[in-house]
Amino acid sequence: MAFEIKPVYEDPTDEEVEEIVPVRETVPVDPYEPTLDLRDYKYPALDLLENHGSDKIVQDASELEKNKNQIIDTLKNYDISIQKISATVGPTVTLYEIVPAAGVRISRIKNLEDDIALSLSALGIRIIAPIPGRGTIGIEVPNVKKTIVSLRNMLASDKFQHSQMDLPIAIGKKIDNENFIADLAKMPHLLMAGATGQGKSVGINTLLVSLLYKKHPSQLKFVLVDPKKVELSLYKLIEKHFLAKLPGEEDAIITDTKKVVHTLNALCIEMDLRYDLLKEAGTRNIREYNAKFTQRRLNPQKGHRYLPFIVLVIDEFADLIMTAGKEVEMPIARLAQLARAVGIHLIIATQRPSVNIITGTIKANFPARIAFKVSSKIDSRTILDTGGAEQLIGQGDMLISFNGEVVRLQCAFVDTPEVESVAEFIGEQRGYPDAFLLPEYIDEKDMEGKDFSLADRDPLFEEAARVIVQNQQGSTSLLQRRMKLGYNRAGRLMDQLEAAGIVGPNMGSKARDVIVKSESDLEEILNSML
Ligand SMILES: Nc1ncnc2c1ncn2[C@@H]1O[C@H](COP(=O)(O)OP(=O)(O)OP(=O)(O)O)[C@@H](O)[C@H]1O
Repeated sequence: MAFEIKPVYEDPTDEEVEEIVPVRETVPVDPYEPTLDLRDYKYPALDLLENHGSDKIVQDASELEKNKNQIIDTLKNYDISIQKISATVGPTVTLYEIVPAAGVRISRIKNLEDDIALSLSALGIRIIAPIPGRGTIGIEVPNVKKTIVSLRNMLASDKFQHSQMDLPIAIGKKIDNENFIADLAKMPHLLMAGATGQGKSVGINTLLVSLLYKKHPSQLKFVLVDPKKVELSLYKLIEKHFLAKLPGEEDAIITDTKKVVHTLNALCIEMDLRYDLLKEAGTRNIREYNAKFTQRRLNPQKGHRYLPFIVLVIDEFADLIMTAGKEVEMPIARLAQLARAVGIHLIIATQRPSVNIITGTIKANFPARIAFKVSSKIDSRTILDTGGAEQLIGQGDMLISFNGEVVRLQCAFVDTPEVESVAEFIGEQRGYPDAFLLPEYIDEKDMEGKDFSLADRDPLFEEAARVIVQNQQGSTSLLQRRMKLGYNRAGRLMDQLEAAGIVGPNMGSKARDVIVKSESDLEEILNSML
């Protein structure tokens, strides 16, 4: 019997190589830094923004005294005596907080709310009975002299500057002058409504500019929908830094309804792709995923990539839903329900907050809502589930319903020329070669009847065939991942591959058999199809 003599050293077997790889991975490597894509990028400086006078609140002692007395007298007429009344002067309104005398029940005041409001109507007030968590009554009275809350000052605040939030938005100031800064990523989507001219467009700019001050172009992309074709056009300047668009599109800012439907579906595809990536990486959300990616624990060769946040902004939702109905409602609802974990967030605004626009489906999926002044109590209820927004005084005075609380805020103000300077400052810097490209979406209707005719094959047919044969794996999700396709298109490609005899029939949850075994066989088949 011949003995095999092993050499002292031999090349490692494949299994051994597998084992060696983790050892190599422990050698320290620099973490991946997404901002190095545009390493010279400079964040906009605060001096691009205006101070708009001062953020100092104007207090008029005689006005305070007069209002206090009028409130006390009015309540006396309803036999309500007061133990204490104090005033907090906010930028737009002053809150008079009343502690009723012992024995006066809040419910009584609540019942008289409308009458009291009517008696004080000259003051244009809003009554809060009781102030949540305090057991006191609040009466808000507009200030004769209002103070503008400049976005610049809010962005300069420590709270914003040192914020660790993923997507910090400086929305405005509360009555006690505290800055209200929230994390859009936690909201996780925002619905905004208000009659025309009450501050919605300024509000949208406030949110967008806040994010531009905090985020690097590699970390955030906006999808902007502006059917009115005016409000968001300024942001065109930052297309190659911060905007996302459909492949092959000229304009990054979407104004056409059909394109909106495509874009929403493309975002759904991006969401599904991101879910696949998260699953493969064994992570639960974008934060964990990006952390793992930056630690270089995810292989870009396998389709892994750093995921920027995507914020979809729709300025004027009404016309869209009226013309496209379910075609826009459904993808929006789907995104609102699912997209949070993968870093896609929505901001939707409308001038017409009626129930046929803000449908039950939309509302149920947007827990955070902002109302600027609206024209009726019904509109206020449609947005906030409570009245009050009809009593606001305009010019950025707003109510935000968030985390189960309704808070009155004065929206931070940023004027169009300021937005322009910020956009110019960013736009003049080196950007990416193109906008961030969303996955391609092909309308099923456009493809109808073409499915099985080889002459009308999908343009990606050959590429899909090669992916399947190279991997010897007849799986639709492989096509989705490798080719950045949506489920529907990948499924249709798979049917076409079946019709061409490249893969076997659908086997439910199992991958299809791959009939063509080698790339050379495949090339022959493809050539014969020409
Ligand atoms: N936060 C704010 N602080 C001070 N003034 C404001 C604020 N927001 C809006 N205004 C004033 O109100 C005007 C109208 O605001 P804006 O253009 O945002 O309204 P809008 O609701 O978007 O109107 P439309 O729906 O017609 O576009 C602004 O030009 C500005 O003078």
